[in-house]
Amino acid sequence: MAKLPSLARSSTICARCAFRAASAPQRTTKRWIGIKMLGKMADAEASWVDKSMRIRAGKEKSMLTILEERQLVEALTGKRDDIDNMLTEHRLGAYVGIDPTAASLHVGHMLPLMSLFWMYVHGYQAVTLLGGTTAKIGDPTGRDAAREKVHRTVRVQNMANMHFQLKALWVNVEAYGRKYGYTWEWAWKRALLNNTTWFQSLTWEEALQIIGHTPTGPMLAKRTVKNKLGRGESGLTYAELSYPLMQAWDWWHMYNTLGVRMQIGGSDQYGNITAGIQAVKHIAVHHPSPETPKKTTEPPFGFTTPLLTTSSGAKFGKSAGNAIWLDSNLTSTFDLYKYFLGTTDADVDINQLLEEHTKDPSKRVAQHKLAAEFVELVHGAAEAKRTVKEHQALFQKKPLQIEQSQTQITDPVGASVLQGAQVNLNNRPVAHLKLPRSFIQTKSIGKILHACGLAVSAAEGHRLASQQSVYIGGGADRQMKPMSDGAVNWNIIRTWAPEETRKFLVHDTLLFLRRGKNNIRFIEVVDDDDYERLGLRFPGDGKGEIDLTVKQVERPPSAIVSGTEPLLPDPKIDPKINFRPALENVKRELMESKWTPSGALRIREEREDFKDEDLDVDPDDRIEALQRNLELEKKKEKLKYDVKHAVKGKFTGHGRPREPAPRY
Ligand SMILES: N[C@@H](Cc1ccc(O)cc1)C(=O)O
Repeated sequence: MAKLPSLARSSTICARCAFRAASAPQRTTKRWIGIKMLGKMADAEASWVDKSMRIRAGKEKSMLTILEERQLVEALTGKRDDIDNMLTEHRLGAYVGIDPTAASLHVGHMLPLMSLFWMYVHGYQAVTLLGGTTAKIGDPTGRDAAREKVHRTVRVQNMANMHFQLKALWVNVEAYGRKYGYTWEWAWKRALLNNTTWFQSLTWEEALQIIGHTPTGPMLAKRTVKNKLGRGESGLTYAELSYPLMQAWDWWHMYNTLGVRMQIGGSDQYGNITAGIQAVKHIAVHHPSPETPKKTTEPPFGFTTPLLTTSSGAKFGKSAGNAIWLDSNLTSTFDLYKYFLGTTDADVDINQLLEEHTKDPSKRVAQHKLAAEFVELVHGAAEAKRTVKEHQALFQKKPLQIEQSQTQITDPVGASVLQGAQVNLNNRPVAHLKLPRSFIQTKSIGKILHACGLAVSAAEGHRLASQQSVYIGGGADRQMKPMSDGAVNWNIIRTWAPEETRKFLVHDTLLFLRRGKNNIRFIEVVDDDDYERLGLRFPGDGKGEIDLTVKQVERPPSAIVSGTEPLLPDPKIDPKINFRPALENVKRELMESKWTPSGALRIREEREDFKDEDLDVDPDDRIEALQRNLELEKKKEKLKYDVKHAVKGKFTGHGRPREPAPRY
């Protein structure tokens, strides 16, 4: 029976967490599988067999048919019927990878993501993968010009932005699914991973050993590669040539540890996906991993989704310069709604809805529905309701009656949050703001928390720090150093001196702070003169009351638009930029870089990815659950022992076994 997950904190480890935890290879971490778990696994297996029988009997649509009906499938990597069968027979894992090369996802990303979401609500295991490492190289597919170098501070922000966007999407997908009767079942699993977790400890030697033997023929045959080869200086770089292999490594890693057999990508990803299939098959045969128990030996496969175009057929997207962003600071929810209203009738494919729609096409019922649903998925139900009303007020002359929802947070520093509203991934206040350098460098952490709107006063800020309930973006392993541009990491803030806060500045200009799960701030540190010149204010600046309804920063800094900053600031161009710390940062990073000859994948770091705040369980609950598993395991062992001895009649007259009983 399908059961809704309880919203209250459950004391059992949830399936999603188990999925995440299981993604760490099991070399150092032994996971206990209790009887209860085995029972659940058997139930899940049985319900899948049931489902596949219903599909075969024509009582239910197959997954591939559902995706095809929604026009999400463009090119399959194999024969349609084979893929249809594999999807019907197995509750397999699928993934969509996204490189955080811009500050926000755009509607183009939604096609592969929607395919994945549909699979998830039909019981498959779904992974969204953020390419923290692959983004540093940049996928050359379809690009004639080399990618511009992106400044590290931009990269780290892009990654953090997308991380939270994907988190929000997942939360909304669950709510949306529930609305339509897809009730969560134990075997549905989802994860948000970052490929930095496995790339950061991978040595070149190991990579070449494992993946370097993959034949290069198909990769060299790719159109972009052919176009660029032999173009001398402006030709293909070695890193670009290796990109498909990096993508393939991701797949191999997840195939091996999670049973991810399927990859879904945008229309330009066909070459990378087929290169991945070839590599995974090759590695599986020639270099089976002895350390990690293989999750699957079945062949990998995938498909691409169609290219999203404007109604006139022009390409949509970042490179085309007309992207529709999912970040409401870049494309307002109203514009997002309007974009979907523009869909042609032919593009709307929901049968029942179309019936209603055709009664009076001028009302564009189907389009309104599509637009509202899309906004709901991206920004949550409350925001969708508000946008629909806004639209009605403007175009249907209905009076605007927006109930100011309890949780709607509109001010830039989140003051309403402080007045008791619960911040969630959909309503969190604008995360980007600026603060003056001298303030960050010399003031206490309590004051900084107040200044960025995470605390009502400096005193509250101090209290939060002393309770250790606020976080700062920092190094992995709780190191007091800036957050890397590869993965989102948080350290606990303590009541420390201002010098300590400074240690977390990315490139001396960027600070990440977080209160609760989702209330985050990306603080750009600007020179005092510039701050003055921009006429900016912040709470606690000693200049009196501030009008909090004036947004401080409208959009994430330069991230999307330019991306042309050099890797190091040029002191000649901007003498104000403090060059030394930047250089020192780079030097330190090089010295501390993780290229250790460690050999195999480093497990501990991978487990870091599943941080407590990402899990839906309290750490204490987790420990409790693990202990319970341990108990169950012990009971199971005892049971086995008793059964064995009972069957073999090895009990002596006094009911005492001859062999010493194991100690429990
Ligand atoms: N190359 C993909 C992103 C990606 C990255 C890593 C992967 O494993 C998969 C996909 C793109 O540019 O769209």
